[in-house]
Amino acid sequence: MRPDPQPALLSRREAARPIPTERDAPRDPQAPYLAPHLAPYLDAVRQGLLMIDRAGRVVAANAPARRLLDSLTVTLETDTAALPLLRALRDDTAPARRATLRALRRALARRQPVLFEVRRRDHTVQVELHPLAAGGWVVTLEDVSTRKATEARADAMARLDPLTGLPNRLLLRERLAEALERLARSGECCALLLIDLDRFKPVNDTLGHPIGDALLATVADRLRSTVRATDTVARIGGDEFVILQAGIRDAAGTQALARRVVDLIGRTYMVEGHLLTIGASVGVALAPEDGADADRLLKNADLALYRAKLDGRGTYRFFEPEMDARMQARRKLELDMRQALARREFQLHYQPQLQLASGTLIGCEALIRWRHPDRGLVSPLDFIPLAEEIGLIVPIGEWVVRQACRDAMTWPDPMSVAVNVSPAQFKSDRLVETIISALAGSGLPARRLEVEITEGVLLQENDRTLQTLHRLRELGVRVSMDDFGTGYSSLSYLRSFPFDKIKIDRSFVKDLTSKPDGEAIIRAIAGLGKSLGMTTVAEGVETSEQMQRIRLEGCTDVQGYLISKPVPAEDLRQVFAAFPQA
Ligand SMILES: Nc1nc2c(ncn2[C@@H]2O[C@H](COP(=O)(O)O[C@H]3[C@@H](O)[C@H](n4cnc5c(=O)[nH]c(N)nc54)O[C@@H]3COP(=O)(O)O)[C@@H](O)[C@H]2O)c(=O)[nH]1
Repeated sequence: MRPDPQPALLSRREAARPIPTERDAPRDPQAPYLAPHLAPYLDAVRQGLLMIDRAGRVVAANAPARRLLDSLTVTLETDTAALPLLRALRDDTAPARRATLRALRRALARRQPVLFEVRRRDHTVQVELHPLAAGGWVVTLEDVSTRKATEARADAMARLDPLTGLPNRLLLRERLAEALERLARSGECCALLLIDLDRFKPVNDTLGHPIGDALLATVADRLRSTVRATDTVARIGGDEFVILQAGIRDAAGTQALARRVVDLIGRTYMVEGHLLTIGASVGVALAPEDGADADRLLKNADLALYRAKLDGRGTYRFFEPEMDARMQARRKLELDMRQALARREFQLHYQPQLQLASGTLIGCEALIRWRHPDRGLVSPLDFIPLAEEIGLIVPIGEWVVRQACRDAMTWPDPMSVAVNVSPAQFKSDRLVETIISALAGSGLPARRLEVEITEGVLLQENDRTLQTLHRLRELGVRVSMDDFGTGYSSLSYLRSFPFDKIKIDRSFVKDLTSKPDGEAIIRAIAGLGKSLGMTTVAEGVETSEQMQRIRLEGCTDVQGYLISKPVPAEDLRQVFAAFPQA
Protein backbone atom coordinates (compact mmCIF):
# COMPACT_ATOMS: atom_id res chain seq x y z
CA MET A 1 0.00 0.00 0.00
CA ARG A 2 1.34 3.45 -0.89
CA PRO A 3 1.84 5.84 1.99
CA ASP A 4 -0.72 8.56 2.50
CA PRO A 5 0.84 11.75 1.08
CA GLN A 6 -1.31 13.93 3.37
CA PRO A 7 -0.28 15.13 6.85
CA ALA A 8 -1.38 12.49 9.38
CA LEU A 9 -3.73 14.67 11.39
CA LEU A 10 -5.74 16.02 8.49
CA SER A 11 -8.06 14.38 6.05
CA ARG A 12 -7.42 15.09 2.37
CA ARG A 13 -10.44 17.30 2.19
CA GLU A 14 -9.50 19.14 5.34
CA ALA A 15 -5.91 19.58 4.29
CA ALA A 16 -7.04 21.09 1.03
CA ARG A 17 -9.08 23.72 2.84
CA PRO A 18 -7.72 27.27 3.03
CA ILE A 19 -6.42 28.33 6.45
CA PRO A 20 -9.53 29.48 8.33
CA THR A 21 -9.78 32.99 9.64
CA GLU A 22 -11.18 33.79 13.09
CA ARG A 23 -14.41 34.95 11.54
CA ASP A 24 -15.27 31.85 9.52
CA ALA A 25 -13.84 29.35 12.02
CA PRO A 26 -16.28 26.69 13.18
CA ARG A 27 -16.92 26.94 16.94
CA ASP A 28 -17.43 23.30 17.92
CA PRO A 29 -14.83 22.58 20.66
CA GLN A 30 -15.25 18.84 20.21
CA ALA A 31 -14.52 18.96 16.51
CA PRO A 32 -11.00 20.10 15.75
CA TYR A 33 -9.46 19.12 12.45
CA LEU A 34 -8.52 15.69 13.58
CA ALA A 35 -9.09 12.95 11.07
CA PRO A 36 -11.89 10.95 12.67
CA HIS A 37 -10.24 7.57 12.10
CA LEU A 38 -6.98 8.78 13.70
CA ALA A 39 -8.59 10.53 16.67
CA PRO A 40 -8.90 7.41 18.91
CA TYR A 41 -5.22 6.64 18.38
CA LEU A 42 -3.99 10.12 19.12
CA ASP A 43 -6.40 10.52 22.02
CA ALA A 44 -4.82 7.44 23.58
CA VAL A 45 -1.39 9.10 23.63
CA ARG A 46 -0.35 10.20 27.14
CA GLN A 47 0.94 13.57 25.99
CA GLY A 48 -1.27 16.39 24.80
CA LEU A 49 -0.75 17.23 21.15
CA LEU A 50 -1.55 20.48 19.33
CA MET A 51 -0.86 21.26 15.71
CA ILE A 52 -0.39 24.83 14.66
CA ASP A 53 -0.47 25.65 10.99
CA ARG A 54 1.65 28.08 9.03
CA ALA A 55 -0.84 30.86 9.72
CA GLY A 56 -0.49 30.32 13.47
CA ARG A 57 -3.80 28.61 14.15
CA VAL A 58 -4.46 25.53 16.18
CA VAL A 59 -5.70 23.08 13.59
CA ALA A 60 -5.64 19.89 15.62
CA ALA A 61 -5.74 18.87 19.27
CA ASN A 62 -6.03 15.48 20.87
CA ALA A 63 -8.14 14.79 23.99
CA PRO A 64 -5.21 14.89 26.50
CA ALA A 65 -4.29 18.33 25.17
CA ARG A 66 -7.78 19.58 25.80
CA ARG A 67 -7.84 18.02 29.26
CA LEU A 68 -4.51 19.54 30.20
CA LEU A 69 -5.47 22.97 28.90
CA ASP A 70 -8.66 22.63 30.87
CA SER A 71 -6.70 21.91 34.01
CA LEU A 72 -4.83 25.12 33.39
CA THR A 73 -8.15 26.95 32.91
CA VAL A 74 -7.33 27.69 29.29
CA THR A 75 -10.19 27.09 26.89
CA LEU A 76 -9.34 25.60 23.54
CA GLU A 77 -11.74 26.43 20.85
CA THR A 78 -11.49 25.01 17.37
CA ASP A 79 -9.47 27.20 15.11
CA THR A 80 -8.11 29.26 18.01
CA ALA A 81 -5.23 31.49 17.03
CA ALA A 82 -2.16 29.91 18.64
CA LEU A 83 -0.50 33.02 19.98
CA PRO A 84 -3.32 34.15 22.29
CA LEU A 85 -3.58 30.54 23.43
CA LEU A 86 0.10 30.38 24.27
CA ARG A 87 -0.17 33.76 25.94
CA ALA A 88 -2.98 32.39 28.08
CA LEU A 89 -0.55 29.71 29.26
CA ARG A 90 0.85 32.14 31.71
CA ASP A 91 2.48 31.18 34.88
CA ASP A 92 1.09 32.41 38.17
CA THR A 93 4.11 34.43 39.11
CA ALA A 94 4.91 37.60 37.19
CA PRO A 95 8.67 36.97 36.71
CA ALA A 96 8.03 33.43 35.43
CA ARG A 97 5.34 34.72 33.10
CA ARG A 98 7.58 37.39 31.69
CA ALA A 99 10.41 34.92 31.21
CA THR A 100 8.10 32.44 29.45
CA LEU A 101 6.69 35.03 27.11
CA ARG A 102 10.17 36.31 26.28
CA ALA A 103 11.35 32.79 25.50
CA LEU A 104 8.25 32.12 23.41
CA ARG A 105 8.57 35.29 21.40
CA ARG A 106 12.21 34.59 20.67
CA ALA A 107 11.56 30.97 19.73
CA LEU A 108 8.66 31.86 17.45
CA ALA A 109 10.66 34.58 15.72
CA ARG A 110 13.69 32.35 15.20
CA ARG A 111 11.64 29.20 14.63
CA GLN A 112 13.49 27.34 17.35
CA PRO A 113 12.15 24.65 19.66
CA VAL A 114 11.17 25.93 23.09
CA LEU A 115 10.20 24.26 26.35
CA PHE A 116 8.56 25.89 29.34
CA GLU A 117 6.48 25.01 32.36
CA VAL A 118 3.09 26.36 33.33
CA ARG A 119 2.06 26.22 36.97
CA ARG A 120 -1.45 26.68 38.30
CA ARG A 121 -1.79 25.97 42.02
CA ASP A 122 -1.01 22.22 42.33
CA HIS A 123 -0.79 21.65 38.55
CA THR A 124 2.36 21.86 36.47
CA VAL A 125 2.26 21.27 32.73
CA GLN A 126 5.32 21.10 30.55
CA VAL A 127 4.81 22.67 27.11
CA GLU A 128 7.16 22.01 24.23
CA LEU A 129 7.01 23.65 20.80
CA HIS A 130 8.74 22.14 17.80
CA PRO A 131 8.85 24.02 14.49
CA LEU A 132 8.03 21.93 11.40
CA ALA A 133 10.20 22.15 8.33
CA ALA A 134 7.20 22.86 6.13
CA GLY A 135 5.97 25.65 8.42
CA GLY A 136 3.70 25.44 11.42
CA TRP A 137 4.40 23.89 14.83
CA VAL A 138 3.73 20.79 16.88
CA VAL A 139 3.06 21.48 20.52
CA THR A 140 3.24 18.73 23.16
CA LEU A 141 1.82 19.13 26.64
CA GLU A 142 2.64 16.89 29.55
CA ASP A 143 1.36 16.87 33.10
CA VAL A 144 4.53 16.86 35.25
CA SER A 145 2.76 17.64 38.55
CA THR A 146 3.61 14.29 40.15
CA ARG A 147 7.21 14.41 39.00
CA LYS A 148 7.51 17.99 40.20
CA ALA A 149 5.98 17.09 43.58
CA THR A 150 8.41 14.15 43.93
CA GLU A 151 11.31 16.41 42.97
CA ALA A 152 10.16 19.04 45.45
CA ARG A 153 9.89 16.38 48.17
CA ALA A 154 13.37 15.05 47.35
CA ASP A 155 14.64 18.61 47.33
CA ALA A 156 13.17 19.21 50.77
CA MET A 157 14.57 15.90 52.04
CA ALA A 158 18.02 16.82 50.76
CA ARG A 159 17.85 19.81 53.07
CA LEU A 160 16.80 17.92 56.19
CA ASP A 161 18.74 15.78 58.61
CA PRO A 162 16.94 12.40 58.54
CA LEU A 163 17.70 11.59 62.19
CA THR A 164 16.34 14.73 63.83
CA GLY A 165 14.23 16.25 61.04
CA LEU A 166 16.17 19.48 61.53
CA PRO A 167 17.52 21.52 58.60
CA ASN A 168 20.94 20.30 57.54
CA ARG A 169 23.98 22.35 56.55
CA LEU A 170 22.58 23.07 53.06
CA LEU A 171 19.31 24.52 54.30
CA LEU A 172 21.07 26.36 57.11
CA ARG A 173 23.28 28.05 54.53
CA GLU A 174 20.23 29.06 52.48
CA ARG A 175 18.46 30.44 55.55
CA LEU A 176 21.63 32.21 56.60
CA ALA A 177 22.00 33.77 53.14
CA GLU A 178 18.36 34.95 53.29
CA ALA A 179 18.86 36.35 56.81
CA LEU A 180 22.00 38.20 55.73
CA GLU A 181 20.19 39.65 52.72
CA ARG A 182 17.30 40.81 54.94
CA LEU A 183 19.78 42.22 57.38
CA ALA A 184 21.29 44.44 54.70
CA ARG A 185 17.82 45.88 54.02
CA SER A 186 16.31 46.09 57.50
CA GLY A 187 19.24 46.99 59.73
CA GLU A 188 18.42 44.09 62.07
CA CYS A 189 21.12 41.75 63.36
CA CYS A 190 21.28 37.99 63.50
CA ALA A 191 23.35 35.56 65.53
CA LEU A 192 24.88 32.20 64.80
CA LEU A 193 25.31 29.84 67.73
CA LEU A 194 27.55 26.88 66.96
CA ILE A 195 26.89 24.08 69.45
CA ASP A 196 29.18 21.13 70.05
CA LEU A 197 28.12 18.37 72.41
CA ASP A 198 30.62 17.50 75.14
CA ARG A 199 31.07 13.85 76.12
CA PHE A 200 28.75 12.59 73.38
CA LYS A 201 31.34 10.27 71.85
CA PRO A 202 31.70 8.06 74.94
CA VAL A 203 27.93 7.54 74.94
CA ASN A 204 28.03 6.45 71.32
CA ASP A 205 31.09 4.28 71.84
CA THR A 206 30.00 2.57 75.04
CA LEU A 207 26.22 2.28 74.63
CA GLY A 208 26.03 1.97 70.84
CA HIS A 209 24.69 4.04 67.99
CA PRO A 210 20.94 3.50 68.56
CA ILE A 211 21.25 5.08 72.02
CA GLY A 212 23.49 7.81 70.58
CA ASP A 213 20.87 8.50 67.88
CA ALA A 214 18.03 8.66 70.42
CA LEU A 215 20.09 11.06 72.51
CA LEU A 216 20.72 13.31 69.48
CA ALA A 217 16.99 13.33 68.70
CA THR A 218 16.24 14.46 72.27
CA VAL A 219 18.90 17.15 72.05
CA ALA A 220 17.22 18.35 68.84
CA ASP A 221 13.83 18.50 70.63
CA ARG A 222 15.32 20.48 73.50
CA LEU A 223 16.92 22.96 71.13
CA ARG A 224 13.70 23.33 69.12
CA SER A 225 11.78 23.99 72.29
CA THR A 226 13.98 26.89 73.32
CA VAL A 227 13.97 29.02 70.16
CA ARG A 228 11.37 31.26 68.50
CA ALA A 229 9.49 30.19 65.40
CA THR A 230 11.57 32.61 63.33
CA ASP A 231 14.85 31.00 64.42
CA THR A 232 16.42 28.01 62.69
CA VAL A 233 17.87 25.02 64.52
CA ALA A 234 20.07 22.88 62.28
CA ARG A 235 22.22 19.79 62.69
CA ILE A 236 25.38 20.15 60.64
CA GLY A 237 27.49 17.23 61.84
CA GLY A 238 27.51 14.20 64.14
CA ASP A 239 27.17 16.13 67.37
CA GLU A 240 27.22 19.65 65.97
CA PHE A 241 24.14 21.85 65.97
CA VAL A 242 23.56 25.45 64.95
CA ILE A 243 20.97 27.99 65.95
CA LEU A 244 20.39 30.89 63.58
CA GLN A 245 18.75 33.55 65.68
CA ALA A 246 17.10 36.00 63.34
CA GLY A 247 15.93 39.57 63.83
CA ILE A 248 17.75 40.46 67.02
CA ARG A 249 18.28 44.03 68.21
CA ASP A 250 21.26 43.44 70.54
CA ALA A 251 23.45 40.69 71.96
CA ALA A 252 21.57 40.38 75.26
CA GLY A 253 18.95 38.05 73.80
CA THR A 254 21.65 35.93 72.19
CA GLN A 255 23.54 35.68 75.45
CA ALA A 256 20.37 34.55 77.22
CA LEU A 257 19.81 31.94 74.50
CA ALA A 258 23.42 30.67 74.69
CA ARG A 259 23.10 30.33 78.46
CA ARG A 260 19.77 28.52 78.07
CA VAL A 261 21.31 26.10 75.54
CA VAL A 262 24.23 25.21 77.85
CA ASP A 263 21.83 24.67 80.75
CA LEU A 264 19.25 22.72 78.76
CA ILE A 265 21.70 20.35 77.08
CA GLY A 266 23.52 19.79 80.38
CA ARG A 267 20.40 18.42 82.09
CA THR A 268 20.24 14.65 82.47
CA TYR A 269 18.59 12.44 79.85
CA MET A 270 16.80 9.15 80.28
CA VAL A 271 17.34 7.18 77.07
CA GLU A 272 16.06 3.61 76.93
CA GLY A 273 16.66 3.10 80.62
CA HIS A 274 20.07 4.81 80.64
CA LEU A 275 20.59 7.92 82.69
CA LEU A 276 22.93 10.06 80.59
CA THR A 277 24.69 13.36 81.08
CA ILE A 278 26.36 15.33 78.33
CA GLY A 279 27.19 19.01 77.96
CA ALA A 280 27.34 21.72 75.34
CA SER A 281 30.01 24.20 74.31
CA VAL A 282 28.73 27.13 72.30
CA GLY A 283 30.52 29.60 70.02
CA VAL A 284 28.61 32.71 69.02
CA ALA A 285 29.14 35.08 66.08
CA LEU A 286 26.95 38.12 65.43
CA ALA A 287 26.10 39.53 62.03
CA PRO A 288 26.97 41.96 60.64
CA GLU A 289 29.74 42.91 63.10
CA ASP A 290 31.49 39.51 63.12
CA GLY A 291 30.96 38.87 59.42
CA ALA A 292 28.53 39.78 56.71
CA ASP A 293 28.80 36.52 54.78
CA ALA A 294 27.98 32.94 55.75
CA ASP A 295 31.53 31.60 55.55
CA ARG A 296 33.01 34.26 57.79
CA LEU A 297 30.22 33.98 60.32
CA LEU A 298 30.57 30.19 60.53
CA LYS A 299 34.34 30.49 60.79
CA ASN A 300 34.13 33.06 63.57
CA ALA A 301 31.51 31.09 65.48
CA ASP A 302 33.90 28.14 65.19
CA LEU A 303 36.75 30.19 66.65
CA ALA A 304 34.51 31.21 69.54
CA LEU A 305 33.54 27.56 70.03
CA TYR A 306 37.20 26.58 70.12
CA ARG A 307 37.71 29.15 72.89
CA ALA A 308 34.70 27.79 74.81
CA LYS A 309 36.23 24.31 74.63
CA LEU A 310 39.66 25.55 75.73
CA ASP A 311 38.00 27.31 78.65
CA GLY A 312 36.78 24.00 79.99
CA ARG A 313 33.70 23.23 77.85
CA GLY A 314 30.14 23.44 79.13
CA THR A 315 30.13 27.16 78.44
CA TYR A 316 29.63 29.72 75.65
CA ARG A 317 31.94 32.34 74.19
CA PHE A 318 31.25 35.24 71.84
CA PHE A 319 33.67 35.77 68.97
CA GLU A 320 36.38 38.39 69.55
CA PRO A 321 38.76 39.56 66.81
CA GLU A 322 41.85 38.49 68.88
CA MET A 323 40.63 34.91 68.57
CA ASP A 324 41.32 35.12 64.87
CA ALA A 325 44.85 36.42 65.46
CA ARG A 326 45.51 33.66 68.00
CA MET A 327 44.21 31.05 65.60
CA GLN A 328 46.40 32.40 62.81
CA ALA A 329 49.44 32.15 65.09
CA ARG A 330 48.43 28.61 66.00
CA ARG A 331 48.04 27.72 62.35
CA LYS A 332 51.48 29.13 61.57
CA LEU A 333 52.96 27.12 64.42
CA GLU A 334 51.19 24.03 63.12
CA LEU A 335 52.53 24.55 59.58
CA ASP A 336 56.06 25.14 60.88
CA MET A 337 55.86 22.10 63.13
CA ARG A 338 54.76 19.90 60.26
CA GLN A 339 57.97 20.81 58.45
CA ALA A 340 60.23 20.76 61.49
CA LEU A 341 60.81 17.01 61.49
CA ALA A 342 61.89 16.91 57.87
CA ARG A 343 64.09 19.96 58.40
CA ARG A 344 65.71 18.32 61.45
CA GLU A 345 64.82 21.24 63.68
CA PHE A 346 64.08 19.12 66.75
CA GLN A 347 66.81 18.14 69.14
CA LEU A 348 67.01 16.32 72.45
CA HIS A 349 68.41 17.69 75.66
CA TYR A 350 69.17 15.33 78.52
CA GLN A 351 68.77 15.86 82.24
CA PRO A 352 70.63 13.37 84.49
CA GLN A 353 69.13 11.53 87.44
CA LEU A 354 71.25 10.80 90.51
CA GLN A 355 70.98 7.77 92.78
CA LEU A 356 71.22 9.11 96.34
CA ALA A 357 72.65 5.96 97.95
CA SER A 358 75.60 5.60 95.53
CA GLY A 359 75.99 9.21 94.43
CA THR A 360 76.23 8.00 90.84
CA LEU A 361 74.28 9.02 87.76
CA ILE A 362 71.88 6.27 86.79
CA GLY A 363 70.34 7.72 83.67
CA CYS A 364 68.93 10.78 81.90
CA GLU A 365 65.52 12.06 80.89
CA ALA A 366 65.24 13.02 77.23
CA LEU A 367 63.54 16.42 76.79
CA ILE A 368 62.73 17.70 73.36
CA ARG A 369 63.61 21.18 72.08
CA TRP A 370 62.68 22.83 68.82
CA ARG A 371 65.28 25.04 67.18
CA HIS A 372 62.92 27.23 65.17
CA PRO A 373 64.56 29.21 62.33
CA ASP A 374 62.91 32.51 63.43
CA ARG A 375 61.86 31.96 67.01
CA GLY A 376 65.02 30.35 68.36
CA LEU A 377 64.78 27.54 70.93
CA VAL A 378 61.11 26.76 71.54
CA SER A 379 60.10 25.12 74.83
CA PRO A 380 58.13 21.86 74.60
CA LEU A 381 55.45 23.55 76.70
CA ASP A 382 54.78 25.79 73.68
CA PHE A 383 54.39 23.08 71.05
CA ILE A 384 53.81 19.65 72.62
CA PRO A 385 50.16 20.42 73.56
CA LEU A 386 49.41 21.46 69.94
CA ALA A 387 51.33 18.46 68.58
CA GLU A 388 49.16 16.24 70.78
CA GLU A 389 45.99 17.92 69.63
CA ILE A 390 46.72 17.54 65.92
CA GLY A 391 48.27 14.09 66.20
CA LEU A 392 51.75 15.22 65.17
CA ILE A 393 53.06 13.96 68.49
CA VAL A 394 53.03 10.44 67.02
CA PRO A 395 55.78 11.01 64.41
CA ILE A 396 57.59 13.43 66.73
CA GLY A 397 57.42 10.89 69.57
CA GLU A 398 58.77 8.20 67.24
CA TRP A 399 61.73 10.40 66.42
CA VAL A 400 62.32 11.05 70.14
CA VAL A 401 62.40 7.33 70.99
CA ARG A 402 64.76 6.46 68.11
CA GLN A 403 67.12 9.38 68.77
CA ALA A 404 67.13 8.79 72.56
CA CYS A 405 68.01 5.10 72.05
CA ARG A 406 70.81 6.00 69.64
CA ASP A 407 72.24 8.61 72.05
CA ALA A 408 71.96 6.33 75.11
CA MET A 409 74.02 3.69 73.31
CA THR A 410 76.98 6.09 73.59
CA TRP A 411 76.65 6.33 77.41
CA PRO A 412 78.24 3.94 79.87
CA ASP A 413 76.23 0.82 80.60
CA PRO A 414 73.95 0.56 82.68
CA MET A 415 72.89 4.23 82.30
CA SER A 416 69.34 4.42 81.06
CA VAL A 417 67.33 6.93 79.06
CA ALA A 418 63.78 7.98 79.93
CA VAL A 419 61.39 9.24 77.25
CA ASN A 420 58.06 10.99 77.77
CA VAL A 421 55.18 9.29 76.01
CA SER A 422 51.91 11.18 75.39
CA PRO A 423 48.37 9.82 75.53
CA ALA A 424 48.06 10.25 71.75
CA GLN A 425 51.06 7.94 71.21
CA PHE A 426 49.35 5.26 73.27
CA LYS A 427 46.24 5.64 71.14
CA SER A 428 48.13 5.25 67.88
CA ASP A 429 48.76 1.47 68.08
CA ARG A 430 52.31 1.98 66.84
CA LEU A 431 54.01 2.58 70.16
CA VAL A 432 55.17 -0.96 70.94
CA GLU A 433 56.37 -1.58 67.37
CA THR A 434 58.20 1.76 67.34
CA ILE A 435 59.98 0.92 70.59
CA ILE A 436 60.93 -2.56 69.39
CA SER A 437 62.32 -1.11 66.18
CA ALA A 438 64.16 1.73 68.01
CA LEU A 439 65.81 -0.78 70.35
CA ALA A 440 66.72 -3.09 67.49
CA GLY A 441 67.98 -0.22 65.33
CA SER A 442 70.21 1.24 68.06
CA GLY A 443 71.23 -1.97 69.81
CA LEU A 444 70.20 -0.51 73.20
CA PRO A 445 69.12 -3.24 75.64
CA ALA A 446 65.47 -2.84 76.66
CA ARG A 447 66.44 -2.62 80.37
CA ARG A 448 68.17 0.72 79.59
CA LEU A 449 65.01 2.30 78.21
CA GLU A 450 62.38 3.84 80.43
CA VAL A 451 58.96 5.15 79.41
CA GLU A 452 57.46 8.00 81.44
CA ILE A 453 53.72 8.34 81.39
CA THR A 454 51.35 10.77 83.08
CA GLU A 455 47.85 10.29 84.39
CA GLY A 456 46.50 11.45 81.02
CA VAL A 457 47.64 8.14 79.51
CA LEU A 458 45.84 6.06 82.11
CA LEU A 459 42.68 8.12 81.83
CA GLN A 460 42.00 6.84 78.33
CA GLU A 461 40.78 3.40 77.25
CA ASN A 462 42.09 1.76 80.35
CA ASP A 463 42.19 -1.88 79.21
CA ARG A 464 44.05 -1.19 75.98
CA THR A 465 46.47 1.12 77.71
CA LEU A 466 47.25 -1.43 80.41
CA GLN A 467 47.76 -4.07 77.73
CA THR A 468 50.32 -1.82 75.99
CA LEU A 469 52.09 -1.14 79.28
CA HIS A 470 52.30 -4.87 80.01
CA ARG A 471 53.71 -5.53 76.53
CA LEU A 472 56.42 -2.94 77.16
CA ARG A 473 57.22 -4.54 80.50
CA GLU A 474 57.46 -7.96 78.84
CA LEU A 475 60.04 -6.48 76.47
CA GLY A 476 62.07 -5.44 79.52
CA VAL A 477 61.36 -1.69 79.14
CA ARG A 478 60.81 0.08 82.48
CA VAL A 479 57.73 2.20 83.08
CA SER A 480 57.58 5.18 85.41
CA MET A 481 54.73 7.34 86.57
CA ASP A 482 55.50 11.01 85.96
CA ASP A 483 54.18 14.07 87.85
CA PHE A 484 52.99 11.83 90.68
CA GLY A 485 50.54 13.52 93.04
CA THR A 486 49.28 16.19 90.64
CA GLY A 487 46.36 14.22 89.18
CA TYR A 488 43.07 13.14 90.67
CA SER A 489 43.77 9.45 91.00
CA SER A 490 47.52 8.99 91.21
CA LEU A 491 47.12 6.52 94.06
CA SER A 492 44.54 4.38 92.32
CA TYR A 493 46.79 4.11 89.24
CA LEU A 494 49.52 2.60 91.36
CA ARG A 495 47.13 -0.29 91.95
CA SER A 496 46.30 -0.75 88.28
CA PHE A 497 49.89 -1.20 87.06
CA PRO A 498 53.16 -2.25 88.75
CA PHE A 499 55.28 0.80 87.87
CA ASP A 500 59.06 0.59 88.24
CA LYS A 501 59.42 4.17 89.32
CA ILE A 502 57.40 7.04 90.76
CA LYS A 503 58.49 10.57 89.85
CA ILE A 504 57.40 13.01 92.56
CA ASP A 505 56.24 16.21 90.94
CA ARG A 506 58.51 19.17 91.40
CA SER A 507 55.74 21.25 92.99
CA PHE A 508 56.05 19.03 96.11
CA VAL A 509 59.82 19.54 96.17
CA LYS A 510 59.28 23.30 95.88
CA ASP A 511 56.88 23.18 98.85
CA LEU A 512 59.33 21.20 100.91
CA THR A 513 60.81 24.18 102.68
CA SER A 514 57.85 26.57 102.41
CA LYS A 515 54.84 24.49 103.46
CA PRO A 516 54.56 22.44 106.62
CA ASP A 517 52.90 19.47 104.89
CA GLY A 518 55.54 19.36 102.09
CA GLU A 519 57.82 17.01 104.00
CA ALA A 520 54.96 14.75 105.07
CA ILE A 521 53.80 14.30 101.47
CA ILE A 522 57.26 13.39 100.17
CA ARG A 523 57.76 11.01 103.10
CA ALA A 524 54.41 9.34 102.36
CA ILE A 525 55.19 8.91 98.64
CA ALA A 526 58.70 7.60 99.35
CA GLY A 527 57.23 5.13 101.87
CA LEU A 528 54.62 4.03 99.38
CA GLY A 529 57.27 3.44 96.72
CA LYS A 530 59.39 1.44 99.14
CA SER A 531 56.50 -0.83 100.15
CA LEU A 532 55.51 -1.36 96.52
CA GLY A 533 59.10 -2.06 95.45
CA MET A 534 59.35 1.04 93.25
CA THR A 535 62.13 3.61 93.14
CA THR A 536 61.12 7.20 93.88
CA VAL A 537 62.64 10.17 92.05
CA ALA A 538 62.14 13.67 93.38
CA GLU A 539 61.97 16.13 90.48
CA GLY A 540 62.99 19.78 90.43
CA VAL A 541 65.68 19.61 93.09
CA GLU A 542 67.41 22.95 92.96
CA THR A 543 69.16 23.33 96.33
CA SER A 544 71.37 21.21 98.59
CA GLU A 545 68.86 21.74 101.39
CA GLN A 546 66.08 20.20 99.29
CA MET A 547 68.33 17.28 98.43
CA GLN A 548 69.22 16.77 102.06
CA ARG A 549 65.58 16.67 103.13
CA ILE A 550 64.63 14.37 100.29
CA ARG A 551 67.35 11.95 101.27
CA LEU A 552 66.04 11.99 104.86
CA GLU A 553 62.47 11.35 103.71
CA GLY A 554 63.56 8.17 101.94
CA CYS A 555 63.49 9.01 98.20
CA THR A 556 65.93 6.91 96.21
CA ASP A 557 66.82 9.27 93.33
CA VAL A 558 66.81 12.97 92.47
CA GLN A 559 66.62 15.04 89.29
CA GLY A 560 66.90 18.81 89.03
CA TYR A 561 68.98 21.86 88.29
CA LEU A 562 71.19 21.11 91.33
CA ILE A 563 72.53 18.06 89.50
CA SER A 564 72.32 19.59 86.03
CA LYS A 565 69.97 21.48 83.80
CA PRO A 566 68.90 19.60 80.65
CA VAL A 567 71.89 19.81 78.24
CA PRO A 568 72.45 18.86 74.58
CA ALA A 569 73.78 15.33 74.00
CA GLU A 570 77.25 16.62 73.13
CA ASP A 571 77.60 18.36 76.55
CA LEU A 572 76.69 15.26 78.55
CA ARG A 573 80.22 13.88 78.61
CA GLN A 574 81.25 16.86 80.76
CA VAL A 575 78.31 16.31 83.14
CA PHE A 576 79.08 12.58 83.45
CA ALA A 577 82.71 13.39 84.25
CA ALA A 578 81.67 15.43 87.29
CA PHE A 579 80.12 12.39 88.99
CA PRO A 580 81.59 9.04 90.07
CA GLN A 581 80.91 6.17 87.67
CA ALA A 582 78.62 3.34 88.74
N1 LIG B 1 55.42 13.99 75.13
C1 LIG B 1 56.59 14.60 75.34
N2 LIG B 1 56.68 15.55 76.27
C2 LIG B 1 57.88 16.13 76.46
C3 LIG B 1 59.00 15.77 75.72
N3 LIG B 1 60.03 16.54 76.11
C4 LIG B 1 59.57 17.33 77.09
N4 LIG B 1 58.27 17.08 77.30
C5 LIG B 1 57.41 17.67 78.30
O1 LIG B 1 57.38 19.06 78.19
C6 LIG B 1 57.22 19.63 79.47
C7 LIG B 1 58.28 20.71 79.71
O2 LIG B 1 59.54 20.14 79.60
P1 LIG B 1 60.84 21.01 79.85
O3 LIG B 1 60.59 22.41 79.49
O4 LIG B 1 61.95 20.28 79.21
O5 LIG B 1 60.98 20.96 81.40
C8 LIG B 1 61.56 19.82 82.02
C9 LIG B 1 62.75 20.24 82.84
O6 LIG B 1 63.53 21.19 82.18
C10 LIG B 1 62.09 20.79 84.07
N5 LIG B 1 62.99 20.76 85.21
C11 LIG B 1 63.85 19.77 85.55
N6 LIG B 1 64.50 20.09 86.66
C12 LIG B 1 64.03 21.29 87.07
C13 LIG B 1 64.31 22.14 88.16
O7 LIG B 1 65.16 21.87 89.01
N7 LIG B 1 63.62 23.32 88.24
C14 LIG B 1 62.71 23.66 87.31
N8 LIG B 1 62.08 24.82 87.46
N9 LIG B 1 62.42 22.87 86.27
C15 LIG B 1 63.07 21.71 86.14
O8 LIG B 1 61.04 19.89 84.29
C16 LIG B 1 60.58 19.35 83.06
C17 LIG B 1 60.62 17.86 83.15
O9 LIG B 1 59.38 17.49 83.55
P2 LIG B 1 58.92 15.95 83.56
O10 LIG B 1 58.72 15.50 82.17
O11 LIG B 1 57.68 16.00 84.33
O12 LIG B 1 60.02 15.18 84.21
C18 LIG B 1 57.37 18.53 80.49
O13 LIG B 1 56.08 18.17 80.95
C19 LIG B 1 57.95 17.42 79.70
O14 LIG B 1 57.48 16.16 80.15
C20 LIG B 1 58.87 14.75 74.73
O15 LIG B 1 59.80 14.35 74.05
N10 LIG B 1 57.62 14.18 74.58
